[in-house]
Amino acid sequence: MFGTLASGELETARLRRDLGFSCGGIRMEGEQTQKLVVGYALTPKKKKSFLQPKLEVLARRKGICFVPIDLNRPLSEQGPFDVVLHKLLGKEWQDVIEDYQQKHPEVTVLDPPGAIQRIHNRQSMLEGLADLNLSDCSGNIFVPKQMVVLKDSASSADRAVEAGLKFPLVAKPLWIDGTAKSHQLFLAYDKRSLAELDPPLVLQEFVNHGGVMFKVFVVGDTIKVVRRFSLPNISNCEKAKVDGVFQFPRVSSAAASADNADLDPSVAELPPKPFLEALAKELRILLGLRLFNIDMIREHGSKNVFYVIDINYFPGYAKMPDYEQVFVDFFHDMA
Ligand SMILES: Nc1ncnc2c1ncn2[C@@H]1O[C@H](COP(=O)(O)OP(=O)(O)OP(=O)(O)O)[C@@H](O)[C@H]1O
Ligand SMILES: O=P(O)(O)O[C@H]1[C@H](O)[C@H](O)[C@H](OP(=O)(O)O)[C@@H](OP(=O)(O)O)[C@@H]1O
Ligand SMILES: [Mg+2]
Ligand SMILES: [Mg+2]
Repeated sequence: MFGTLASGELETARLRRDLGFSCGGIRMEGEQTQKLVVGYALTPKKKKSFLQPKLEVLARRKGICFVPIDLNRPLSEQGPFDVVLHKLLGKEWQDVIEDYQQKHPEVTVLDPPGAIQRIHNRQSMLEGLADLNLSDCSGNIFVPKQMVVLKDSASSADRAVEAGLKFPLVAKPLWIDGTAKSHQLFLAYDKRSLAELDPPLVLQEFVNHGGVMFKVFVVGDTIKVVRRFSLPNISNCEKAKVDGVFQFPRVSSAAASADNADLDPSVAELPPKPFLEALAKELRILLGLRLFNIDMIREHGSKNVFYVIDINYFPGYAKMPDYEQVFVDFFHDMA
């Protein structure tokens, strides 16, 4: 199927390849025989941010090809694929990928739709984390106390107090659906202000953490940590004085990198690597996912008390150092 081309035909082959005749077409000099075909179903924005040229070129050298899935054709009529990489929303796609998974057990679906669904709900996302067996590690992992409000925010105020939640609380949409709305977060300083919020919500205790958070990117067995700016501590004085509910922006987005900031070491010190590796391993098993990141904060004033506040499926990996090589190695190990 493949031929090693004389230099004269190289331009033609390169054009064929650039026009998408790759993956089963001509092998370019320096490229290995095709080893793995990765079909992908991503939004245009995600495809642009994740499937950058450097990743495709490095992958192709290892015989790994990325092939776009045509959403207007039956998935089973496409391929054959070794891996299907996907991040699309909506019940229709979920049905397609679940049906495909049943009919093609030989194909690695990254990641199983049921596992993704679990972390698209901010309650089930964090269930089981506090029970993880990390005893022999140099850190302790917790989840902030939280409560789900499905309807009638007004009565939730009494329930929150009865549940022992301490204000201020971070109010987060219960469902994550990829829209900006699922990232609209609020700080509620007093119980009366909860009536202004729109359920379904999760109310999560705010944990002081010095204004820096850690994003732990997980790609299979590989982890990489970055620091991001976060919400500042809330003093007792502020708690006593401030009332109401306040929406806040996406304070820890990629633009909020704190990796090169001059920070208090007790706040900025990364969680111990063995601890993170053990946590990532336990979470891979608990969640059944291979592509996710973990948002962690260190309890202010502690050395190794950490809280997991959020877990994201197939996050913005292009912000992870050396992501191209990490993914080439990840896929190469599957071949
Ligand atoms: N319980 C908490 N205590 C202190 N700060 C918090 C807490 N929950 C969230 N935050 C702050 O709000 C930010 C966003 O929270 P979270 O990550 O849960 O929202 P998100 O919409 O899922 O964000 P993304 O998916 O973009 O990471 C966190 O990075 C942190 O700065
Ligand atoms: O800074 P990160 O990589 O965490 O930003 C992610 C974010 O955590 C969520 O995973 C977003 O996905 P949704 O939760 O589905 O909105 C990612 O958006 P995406 O368009 O890249 O999938 C952010 O990159
Ligand atoms: Mg987050
Ligand atoms: Mg999130």
